[in-house]
Amino acid sequence: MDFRRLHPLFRSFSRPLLGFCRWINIYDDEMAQIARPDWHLMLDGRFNKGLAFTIEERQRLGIMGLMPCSVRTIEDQMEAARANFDARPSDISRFTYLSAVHNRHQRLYFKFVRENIEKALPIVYTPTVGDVVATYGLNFQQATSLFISIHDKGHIRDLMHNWIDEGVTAICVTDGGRVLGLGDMGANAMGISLGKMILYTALGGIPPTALMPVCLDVGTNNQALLDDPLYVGARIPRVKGPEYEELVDEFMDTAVKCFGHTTFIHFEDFATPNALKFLDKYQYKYCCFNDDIQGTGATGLAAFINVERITGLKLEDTVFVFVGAGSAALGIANMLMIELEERGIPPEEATKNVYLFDANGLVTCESTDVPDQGKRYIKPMEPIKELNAVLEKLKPSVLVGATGVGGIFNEQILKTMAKNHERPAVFALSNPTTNSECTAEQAYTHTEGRVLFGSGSPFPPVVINGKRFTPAQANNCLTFPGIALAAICAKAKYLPNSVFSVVSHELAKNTTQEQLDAGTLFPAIKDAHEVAFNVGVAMAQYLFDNDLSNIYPKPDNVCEFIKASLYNLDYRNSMPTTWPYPKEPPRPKAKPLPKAKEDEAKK
Ligand SMILES: O=C([O-])CC(=O)C(=O)O
Ligand SMILES: [Mg+2]
Repeated sequence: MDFRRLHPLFRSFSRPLLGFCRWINIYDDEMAQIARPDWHLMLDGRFNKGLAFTIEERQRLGIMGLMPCSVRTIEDQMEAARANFDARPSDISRFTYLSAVHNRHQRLYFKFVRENIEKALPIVYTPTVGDVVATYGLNFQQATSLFISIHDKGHIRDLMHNWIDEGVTAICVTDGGRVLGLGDMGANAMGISLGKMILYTALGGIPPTALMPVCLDVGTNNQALLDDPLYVGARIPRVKGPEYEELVDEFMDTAVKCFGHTTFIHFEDFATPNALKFLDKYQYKYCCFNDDIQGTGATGLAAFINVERITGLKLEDTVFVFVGAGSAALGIANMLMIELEERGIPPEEATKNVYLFDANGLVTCESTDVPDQGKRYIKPMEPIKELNAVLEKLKPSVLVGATGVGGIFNEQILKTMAKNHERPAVFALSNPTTNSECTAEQAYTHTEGRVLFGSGSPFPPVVINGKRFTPAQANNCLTFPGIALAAICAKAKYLPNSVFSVVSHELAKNTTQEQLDAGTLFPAIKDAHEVAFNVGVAMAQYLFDNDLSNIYPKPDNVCEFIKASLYNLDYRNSMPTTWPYPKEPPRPKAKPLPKAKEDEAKK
């Protein structure tokens, strides 16, 4: 029962009632809560302020004495959090510390992550989130997310009704089919849904109460997880075919029935065939988005636009080799096609310089298992199995790695890129760090510092011959928070691909000339919140201008409109009201009647 909703009249009787119950010996814990209905606010991370509750608030809430008498400002609390974070001996323990803060004290958590984003991002997101996913069962403490298992088929609505916040406007859903470069992670994938939604608030400024991370637990084919006694998911082989697809259909249908047809539904880390299939099926039916295809696609195109700004070589004249033919490679290649089409290049011309290289070698007419979305890049040429031989033959100036295979861009590959071009561009997009195709250090070292480099996971700056290089993090975290912000604020109807072109151009524009001159392809992570806001405004403007929004009339000033919706990281002056009606103002006293009239009235 939610005691916040009790009528205040009832609450005012609660203390004498409690005394009476004690006297007749029927006092219990539940009654204690009735007597102090606001006490639980201290236990609810959405409202708790810890030592920042003022003395007046403590008195009002009946929590005086339940904490030491000091009153801290949020800055004092940030200081304490920083000291605690720095004192932890490992990344995973820093993650565990921050999760505890998240559970008990959300506003402080988000302020900490936002204001310390350079050191917090690698903890709440890639690469540490990879370890979090791998050890999810071992470290499980509390679920702040919704698990829907295959056994819940037909009853998803009941589960959604159990969700604590009613105003959900965005959902991040995974089925754990392919998490980062780690493969099938089953129900452990909840770690990635949560990590993405943390960035919705920390970077996108979207209120956390509007967010629902979801894991569709349909079993796993990961034998190590099935054998792990601490695994928390369904111990069955991954369900495929109609049963699986019906579950996803039911999930989509129920989500919009429970939370409204403009609910933004973000697909994350589904295995490539499923990711492609569901995007195709739902893109124009729901307000949905696939981060691995469209978020990574928009990020990749922004990188290419900046490579073009640096080298002067037009994208239409650039040779691209994509290594890996999964969601990321196909998503980026697709965004490149959209860009070239917008520049008036006919489709046959646009695909001419774009090559795919998968686990079986260069994708040619002899290749099998090429997904439909990759078929247009098939080349009528002799198959080549060796990546270096492909680079020698085709001489690409842009090499994109989205394979999940750590170290595949070895010294020879990087040296070939450097031999063929003055400023080769190399992207090692796979996550976490151990799955990265090469490290930043390897990329700069083997190209004499000439490479334009981007990586999915962060790498520290590299110094070669006294020159310092700052590698850019080419991760979809530079796009999805802004995309979500725009879709939610503008109540998008659906998201056609043209939306993501706008996102790419805005992201590219947010990279300064100074950064480009230093060979850095993206804005710095410390500015990621500002970037998310700018991306959100540009995309929302596009949605409003192209009849893709459900908001009428369109706001006069989109920037101010979005600003007004952002989550405030500072404490409010007073506690949220525990009863939905404001306190009535004191009633004015009745004016005394003039004497004569009073006498009249008596008569
Ligand atoms: O989560 C990340 O860091 C980027 C991403 O979507 C993936 O690698 O699947
Ligand atoms: Mg992903």
